[in-house]
Amino acid sequence: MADKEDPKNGKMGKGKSKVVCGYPLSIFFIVVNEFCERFSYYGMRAVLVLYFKYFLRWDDDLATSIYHTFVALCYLTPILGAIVADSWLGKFKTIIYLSIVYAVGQVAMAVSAIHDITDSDRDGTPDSMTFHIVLSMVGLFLIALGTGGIKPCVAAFGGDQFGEHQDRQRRTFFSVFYLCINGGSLLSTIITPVLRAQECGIYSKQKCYSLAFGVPAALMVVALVVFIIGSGMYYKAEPQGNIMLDVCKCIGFAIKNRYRHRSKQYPKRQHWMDWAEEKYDKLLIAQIKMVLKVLFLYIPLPMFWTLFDQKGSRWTLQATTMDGNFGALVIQPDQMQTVNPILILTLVPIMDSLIYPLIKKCGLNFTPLKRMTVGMLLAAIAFVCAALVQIQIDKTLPTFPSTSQSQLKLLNMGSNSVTVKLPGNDALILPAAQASNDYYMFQAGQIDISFGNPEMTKPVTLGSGQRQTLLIPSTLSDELQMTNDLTSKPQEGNNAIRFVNGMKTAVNVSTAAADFGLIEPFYYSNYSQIKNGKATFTLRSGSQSCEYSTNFGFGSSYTFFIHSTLVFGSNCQDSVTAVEDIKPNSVHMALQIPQYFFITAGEVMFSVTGLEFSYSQAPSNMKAVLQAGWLFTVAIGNFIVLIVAELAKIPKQWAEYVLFASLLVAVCVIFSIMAYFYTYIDPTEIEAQFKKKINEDDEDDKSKPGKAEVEMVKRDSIKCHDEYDKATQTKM
Ligand SMILES: CC(C)C[C@H](NC(=O)CN)C(=O)O
Repeated sequence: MADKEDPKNGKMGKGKSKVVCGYPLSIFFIVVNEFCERFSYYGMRAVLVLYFKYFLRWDDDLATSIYHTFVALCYLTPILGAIVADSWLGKFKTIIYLSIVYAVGQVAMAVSAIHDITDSDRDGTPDSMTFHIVLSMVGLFLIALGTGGIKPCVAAFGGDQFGEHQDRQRRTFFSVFYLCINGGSLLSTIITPVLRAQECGIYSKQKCYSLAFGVPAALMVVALVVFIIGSGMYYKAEPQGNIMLDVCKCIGFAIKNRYRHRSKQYPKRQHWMDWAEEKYDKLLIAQIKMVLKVLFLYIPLPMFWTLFDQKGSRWTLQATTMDGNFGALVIQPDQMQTVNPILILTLVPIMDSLIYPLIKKCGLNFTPLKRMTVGMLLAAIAFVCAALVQIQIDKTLPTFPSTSQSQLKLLNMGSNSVTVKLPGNDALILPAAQASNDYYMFQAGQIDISFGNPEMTKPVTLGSGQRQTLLIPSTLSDELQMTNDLTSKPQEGNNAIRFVNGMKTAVNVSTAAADFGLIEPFYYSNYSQIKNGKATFTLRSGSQSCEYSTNFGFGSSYTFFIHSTLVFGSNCQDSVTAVEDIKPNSVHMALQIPQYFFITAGEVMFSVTGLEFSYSQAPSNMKAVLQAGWLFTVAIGNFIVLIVAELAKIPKQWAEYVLFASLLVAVCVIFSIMAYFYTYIDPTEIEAQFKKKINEDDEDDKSKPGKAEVEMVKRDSIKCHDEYDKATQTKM
C-alpha cells in the first residue's frame, strides 16, 4: 500500500520500506545500528585511559594526551566521511565499508590487550610493550576513521528515509536517535568497566582489558549486520557530486575576483562573496553566505568541548582517588561516567516538556543561541565543582618526599618498648609491636639513630625521594632492616598490602586474591594489591595456621606486623598490628555528581540545541556540511585540551580545572556578543525566493536581444543553476 510511495512525493516515506505507525520500518534498523555503534564506541572509550595507564603503563599526562588525540581524530574524520558519501560512494555504501574498517579496529584493540601474546616469561606483564602499543594505535586509528566517517552519514541517511511531508516524524526520529546514542553509551559504560575488572589470561590472570574491548568489537559487528539486514528497505539517494568542492571553488573564485578588482575604480559590493557572481549562481552564493555566518559563530564553540570531553580523562582519574563505596553498590572509577547518559535520558525530556515551555510561559524568548550560552556557563560551573572536589581530595593525600627529601617510619618488632632518638626530634618511646604514627621528614643522606638504654647509635642511609620503614629488631645489637615504601597512591583505587614477620619462625601468608609467600623471621614481604571490602588472610607455619580478617577501603597502603607472641591454632586477630602507611581515599565519589549534573545540563542546552541550530540554519544542500562543521568543533576542543595541558603544565590539578572554567567563561562572553548580532534565517524561504527571482530574470533575459558579454556570464550562471536544480530535484 503506502510502502511504495514515490520518493519524490514521499507522502508516507521513501524507498521500499513498510510504514508502521507513520514511520518507515527502515529507520528501526538505523536506530538499532546507532545504539550498537554507540555502545561499541563509548564502551571502548570508557576503559581507554585506564588501559593506557595500567596496561601500557603510560603516565597520566601521556594517557590523557593520546586519549584526546583519539577523540579529536574521531571528530575530524566526519569531513572525510561526508566527502566520500556525497561525491563517490553514497551514504549506504560509505556506512557499510567504514563500519567494516571500524570493526577491524575494535578487534585490533581487543587483541592488543591480550597480555599473554608477548608474555613469554609468564610473569603477567607483556615482554614486548611495542607490539601492544603499535597494535592498539593501529586499532584506534581504524576506529577513528570508522566512527567519524559514518557519523555524519548515519543520521542523514535516517533523515533521508522520510518524505517531504513527514517533518514531525523526522523530528521525533532525531530525538529517538539522540536517546539511542545515550542508551548505548549508558549500557556500555556500565558493562565494560565491569568486564575490565574481571581477571583473565592463559598463563597468568590479569585485568581483562581484552574482554572490555572484545565486547564492543562484537557489538560493532552486530551494528553492521543489523544495518545490512535493512538493506532492501532503505531509500538510497545517489551521490550528488561533492558540494564541499563546489563551495570551496566558489569561495576561491570570490577571493581571487575580489583581489583582481581591488583598485578603487571598481564599486564595492555588499558582501565579499558577491564577487563570485560573475561565475556562480546567486542561489549558491546566498547559501554559502548562510553557511559562513554559522561557521563564524562556531569559532568560540570548541572551548565547550574542551571541558566536556575531560569527563573521560581527568574526571575518571580524579575518581580513582575517591571512595566508591555506595553501601550495597561499589562503583569503579570509570563507571562514574554513566552519570552523564543517565542524566541525558532524564534531562532531555524534562527540558523539552517542562523547563523550556515554562521559560516560554514566563514571556522569555530563550533562543537557541541563548540556550547555548547558558550551556557554556553550566559547563564552567561544572569545572568549578571539579576544582572544589579536587581541593578536598588534595587535603587527604599524603605528602610524599621531593627528590631531595626522604621520609622515615619506625616499627618496633621487639616485645619491649624502645626509646629512639632521631636527629632534630624529641626522644620517642615506641611501645612493643608498634610503629610511629607517621613518617619523619629528612634531607636525603646518612643520619645517626640512637636506641635503647644503655644508648647505642647506628648510622642509616636515607634514599633520596624515598619513603622507608626502619624495622627495629628485638635485640638492638642485631642488624637494622629498612623497607622501601610506596611513594604514590596505589593504582585504580586498590590497596597495597605487605606483611612484616616479627616471629622467630618463617610464616606463609595468603589470601584469596594474593599470595605473599614465605616471609623469613624479622623480614617483610613484597606489596600485593587487594581490592576494597573484607579480606581474610591465612597465616601458616608448617601444618599450623590461623586467620586474620580486616576491611579495606580504596587507595590505602598497610604494613601488617605479625607479633612474636602469635600462637597458631588460636585466633590471631589480636596478634597482628595494622600500620597505616597511606590513608584510604576518604572523599566520596558521590561528590562528583554535582559536576556531572552541571556538565550534562550544559550538554543538553549546548549540544542538543547546537545540533538542531546547525540543521535549521543550514541551506538544504549543505546540511551535511554544517553537521561536519559542528563535529569539527568537537575535534578542535580536544586539541585545545592537549595544548593547554601541555603548555600550562600546572602542578595543581584544581588550578587546571579553574583555568579551564575561566577560559570557558571568557569564550562565553565573546560568543554571547557574536550571538547578539546574529539574525536567524529560514533557509527554505530564502532559497524559494532566490529560485523565483532567478526564474523571473531568466524569462526577462530571453525576451531581450542579448549582448555577447552578458550572455557569456548568464551561460555560466544558467549552467550552475541547472546543475543546482538537478541536484535539489534528485534530493526531493
Ligand atoms: C554531541 C556529541 C559530540 C556526540 C554525542 N554524544 C552524546 O550524546 C553524549 N552524551 C554522540 O553522538 O556520541
